[in-house]
Amino acid sequence: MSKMVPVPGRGIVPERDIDKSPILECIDLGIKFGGLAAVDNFNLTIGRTEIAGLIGPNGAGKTTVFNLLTKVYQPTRGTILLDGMDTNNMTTAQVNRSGIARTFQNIRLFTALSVEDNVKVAMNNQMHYNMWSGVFRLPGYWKEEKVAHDRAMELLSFFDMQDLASARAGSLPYGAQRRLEIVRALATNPSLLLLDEPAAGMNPSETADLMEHIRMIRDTFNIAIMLIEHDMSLVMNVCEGICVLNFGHVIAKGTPAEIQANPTVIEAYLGKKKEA
Ligand SMILES: Nc1ncnc2c1ncn2[C@@H]1O[C@H](COP(=O)(O)OP(=O)(O)OP(=O)(O)O)[C@@H](O)[C@H]1O
Repeated sequence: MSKMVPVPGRGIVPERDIDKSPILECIDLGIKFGGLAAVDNFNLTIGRTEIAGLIGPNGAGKTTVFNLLTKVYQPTRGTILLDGMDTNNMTTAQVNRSGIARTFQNIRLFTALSVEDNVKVAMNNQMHYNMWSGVFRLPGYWKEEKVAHDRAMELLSFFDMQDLASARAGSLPYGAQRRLEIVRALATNPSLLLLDEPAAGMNPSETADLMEHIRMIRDTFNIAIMLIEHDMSLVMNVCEGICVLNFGHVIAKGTPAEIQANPTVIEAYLGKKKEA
């Protein structure tokens, strides 16, 4: 794990990313639902190949941050810079094409489609054949199909899932469906991968395997990963920088060791001790 180093005015990033511009900068980001500030004054910088964690008690605003980054919600205030580019007027699809992919807390696969087709659907934004090539199955179509098939198999093999390519996605065991969601997100060629509770519902050996894969994804694809997770062993083991939210506010940022020793974080999770 690379040492985290401070960047003036930007927080901390891994030392190996110090000379590269950050992949993500959130500046004074906020959103209100009615009177409730679900996220307020959110500032965060993520290094180009950082594995970052976003944690906090239930209802703290973590998924709302992901929804802001992916433009499911438009922020009430603040700025999101993706690779230095302001995403202010972008749609979810545009943000995805610009480099952000995500998985969801509740799995959202096309359960009736095959495993391979789930991955290929995600590659759609990279297909170039025109409608007529598709309708009449012209050579251009078959060429792109072959490229898509090869790429899908390559991505599936990353999780050792190539033999499941023709299985119906809905028939896979739960852990495999979660892995397929990650493969599908990778198929869009992201530079920032957002994982919302990737270990939810996994058994300990699946979680350990996932930890390895999260590091492998970063090393193989050279991308940044930001994850929301309640499993603290996963967070503390794989994340380099951690941001803690409580009631929509950032209450701490730091390395796993700093976060674990931070009294404000401990209080947010365990509740304030009553005075004797
Ligand atoms: N579309 C919405 N309309 C109104 N309130 C919302 C909406 N989305 C989220 N909220 C509220 O914003 C707050 C933050 O919710 P969010 O789902 O982001 O929390 P979370 O940290 O992801 O929680 P959990 O760990 O339980 O998933 C909550 O009070 C929630 O009720």
